Amino acid sequence: MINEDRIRELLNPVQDPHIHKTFEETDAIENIKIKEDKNHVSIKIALAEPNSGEQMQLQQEIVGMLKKEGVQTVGLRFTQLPDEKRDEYVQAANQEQEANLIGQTGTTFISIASGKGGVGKSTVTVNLAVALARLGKKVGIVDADIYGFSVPDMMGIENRPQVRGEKIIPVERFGVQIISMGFFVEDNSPIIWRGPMLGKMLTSFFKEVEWGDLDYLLLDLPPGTGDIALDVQELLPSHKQVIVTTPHPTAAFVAARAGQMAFKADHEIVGIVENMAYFESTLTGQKEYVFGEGGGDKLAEVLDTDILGRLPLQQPYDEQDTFAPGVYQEDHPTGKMFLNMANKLMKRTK
Ligand SMILES: Nc1ncnc2c1ncn2[C@@H]1O[C@H](COP(=O)(O)OP(=O)(O)OP(=O)(O)O)[C@@H](O)[C@H]1O
Repeated sequence: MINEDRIRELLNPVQDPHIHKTFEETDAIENIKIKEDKNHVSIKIALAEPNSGEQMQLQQEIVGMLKKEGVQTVGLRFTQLPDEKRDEYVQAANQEQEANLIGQTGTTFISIASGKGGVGKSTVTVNLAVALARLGKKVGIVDADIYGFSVPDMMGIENRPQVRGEKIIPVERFGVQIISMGFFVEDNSPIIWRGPMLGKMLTSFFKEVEWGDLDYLLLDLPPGTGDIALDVQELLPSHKQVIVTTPHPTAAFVAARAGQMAFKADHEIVGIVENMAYFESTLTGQKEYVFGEGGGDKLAEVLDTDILGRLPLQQPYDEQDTFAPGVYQEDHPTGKMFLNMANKLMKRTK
């Protein structure tokens, strides 16, 4: 009859499917009972994600292994690894997955999301990226707003990425590496791709691009909670998220839906940017709250985070800033606000 040592020897190299660690590494085998008279073995195993589809497969695999050893019946019970240990392993596995995606470790991924379109998500992505670069960070942008790509125009990019061997070289502007769907369509023609093709496109934006060594990779997501947001969730399970809203309570309510997605998943909301928060008179300096007040605060409360910054309603550029229509100069008051936000972001993503 099989003994406990033999069972451990057999099961120790088996991998927990969610964290790619062996049972030996996670100390997963909590209990083994052998009933010699009935040729029965029962085992209690702790997994990172019990009750998953992968568990069923694992179950069959283990029963098969034990039956090969002559055991007649097998009872398996699964529990969850202790929270702290589980979180540590899941985080390590997520980071490994993310590092594999762009072929390097140590990059912080930050997605910029909004509930609805036109609230300034791309403006925020571009200017946060430029601000991080101005603060000495190595930064990239994936313009994942696949239907409404606007990053190249905002940054005044006219050239296209080069291809070196099997890899695409991103376009560099203001010290930021940029990849956008806009680079791969002719004459701004509308995108008709759907579903899985778009998912592949997004994966290519990570895998097939020579990103070099990045501290931050910012993703400009499409507005709302569609397929791309889910794909990003799957590809970058532990990324951070910034949510952009206008101060109107309804806009904030819609943005909350985008934020709720983060709650269900593992990623963390690192702050809210309230855009078009007020209009400041150049004559009197008085602030008018044209789109209402309180939306950002309410959203921050619902999502248990806080305000990263509030941006005024203004043309995103002035007469002197025409070098790139959406990028603020470093000494522009709003340019300084972005530096301030980038600093906060760096602290929050350490
Ligand atoms: N604070 C602001 N004041 C005035 N106009 C702004 C402000 N922020 C952004 N805009 C303008 O609003 C429009 C939408 O901005 P942007 O493209 O950044 O938003 P978005 O949320 O990314 O939009 P989309 O849903 O199309 O991706 C642009 O024309 C932009 O110049």
